[in-house]
Amino acid sequence: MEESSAAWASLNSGVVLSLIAVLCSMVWKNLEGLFFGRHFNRQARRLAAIVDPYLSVTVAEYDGGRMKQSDAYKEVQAYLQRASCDAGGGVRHLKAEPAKGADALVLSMGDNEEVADVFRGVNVSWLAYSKPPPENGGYWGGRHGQADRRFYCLFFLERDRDLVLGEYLPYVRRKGRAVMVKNRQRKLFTNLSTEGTDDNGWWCTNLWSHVVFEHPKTFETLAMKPAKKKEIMDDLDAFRNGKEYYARVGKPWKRGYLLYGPPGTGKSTMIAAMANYLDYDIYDIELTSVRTNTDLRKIFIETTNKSIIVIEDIDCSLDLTGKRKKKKKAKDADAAKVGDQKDGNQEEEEEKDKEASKVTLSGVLNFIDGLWSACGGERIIVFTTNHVDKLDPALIRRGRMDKHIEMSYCCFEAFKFLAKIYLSVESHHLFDDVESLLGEVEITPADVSENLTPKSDGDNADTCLADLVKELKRMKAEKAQAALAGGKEAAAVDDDEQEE
Ligand SMILES: Nc1ncnc2c1ncn2[C@@H]1O[C@H](COP(=O)(O)OP(=O)(O)OP(=O)(O)O)[C@@H](O)[C@H]1O
Ligand SMILES: [Mg+2]
Repeated sequence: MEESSAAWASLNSGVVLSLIAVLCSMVWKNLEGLFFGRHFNRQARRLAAIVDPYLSVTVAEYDGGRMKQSDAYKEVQAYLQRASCDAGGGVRHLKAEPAKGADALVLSMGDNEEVADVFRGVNVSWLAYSKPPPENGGYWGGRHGQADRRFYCLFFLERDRDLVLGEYLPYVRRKGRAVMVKNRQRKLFTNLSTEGTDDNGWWCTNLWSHVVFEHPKTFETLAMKPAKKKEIMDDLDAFRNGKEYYARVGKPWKRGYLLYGPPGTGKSTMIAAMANYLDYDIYDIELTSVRTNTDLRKIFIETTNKSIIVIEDIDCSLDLTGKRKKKKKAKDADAAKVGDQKDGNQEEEEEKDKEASKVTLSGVLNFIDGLWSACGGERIIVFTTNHVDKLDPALIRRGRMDKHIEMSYCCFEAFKFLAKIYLSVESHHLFDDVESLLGEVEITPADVSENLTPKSDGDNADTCLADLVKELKRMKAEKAQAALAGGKEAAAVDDDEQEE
């Protein structure tokens, strides 16, 4: 962005003239309304055009009834970051946000600041301003409460209209997007709503709270069968590059993954690896703290593109609703027996019940593939569960959960992978023992990793592998003992039945 002080001075005076002209035109308009006909309004416009040769384009943060921050606004904001920091840009008050890197800050222009820009020799000027929310202004009275409405206004000469509208504005959006990608810090969101300031320092109700996402797990350090890992990575690649495909077949650009398997088999770890691979944000939904289906929809709308929306332990989250109802029924039955007397505790519990989640299966189904789910696009939805058999088939059918991935106990291939990562060994005389024991007992990658982690300075590959073999033998003995006890119990039951 070049800077020209002469152009800047002329633009400044131009903006002042614009304001005068707007005032003139308002006076004219009122006069016209009171005394004259339409003809005079046209004259007033002509006069205003002579006094003020500047046109303007306003980019609003939220447009009309839109619930999401407008992309154009974010792109203009990002584009203007650099201009705002230029010494000659004329911006005196800047806003700062944390950026990539420990000490870095992203600076942008504050409210009521103006910045000049030059595009192919054409001078333009941007003004940042805000307006208070309307008194009873629909959506503004709701989600955003008292938040001001923010705008960027672009001023340019009428003779530059075609260049500015046809080329400069698309250029600003493109550049803005590039800046956003460069400054982007990946985030891990949780649906803990907070009153406070948003990313830009404005007061509002945030439906999501976030921290910077910095998980070290990648596919390079995730132990699983290589063929299965490649299949998942290929699937993610196809999704990431599938914009045109999804548009062509008329499907929303989203994909559902169901990760299932026992605890410690790497489901959460897989999500972190996916996010790192795709460079996406993660929205981790705690379903039990979402009160209603409508709230679920609202928090969905607030998610951004290029994100993974996660509901962990989906069976437990939905069961809670069921249990709550069951418990209440049982309690009501008890109350009926003792004469329907409500004590303080009961009232308190009923109050808690009211506050508890009322999200239903149909609410979740709608969330995954209802009409609202198509808003935005480029989103991956991941459910995890330890009990796939407990899930309602409707929830996990293809189309909702497109890819089902079983995360299983540690196989020999996964073990070798972990040994290489943790101990830097690719072969060892204890490998044979480990292989045969892994065929007999079920151990999670989490437990294998723990055994392969050196605990003291004296620990090395030999001691860690010996520890693992010892652990596997202990598990094998325990299994044999359990089988024996099970056998004896079954025999005892048989005897009892025969005696009867
Ligand atoms: N396949 C794997 N490769 C590498 N490390 C793994 C793998 N599986 C688990 N781990 C390690 O084990 C630990 C626990 O894994 P994780 O939390 O992903 O399990 P989970 O399947 O999500 O368990 P839960 O069902 O209890 O949530 C992690 O610290 C991770 O480093
Ligand atoms: Mg987990």
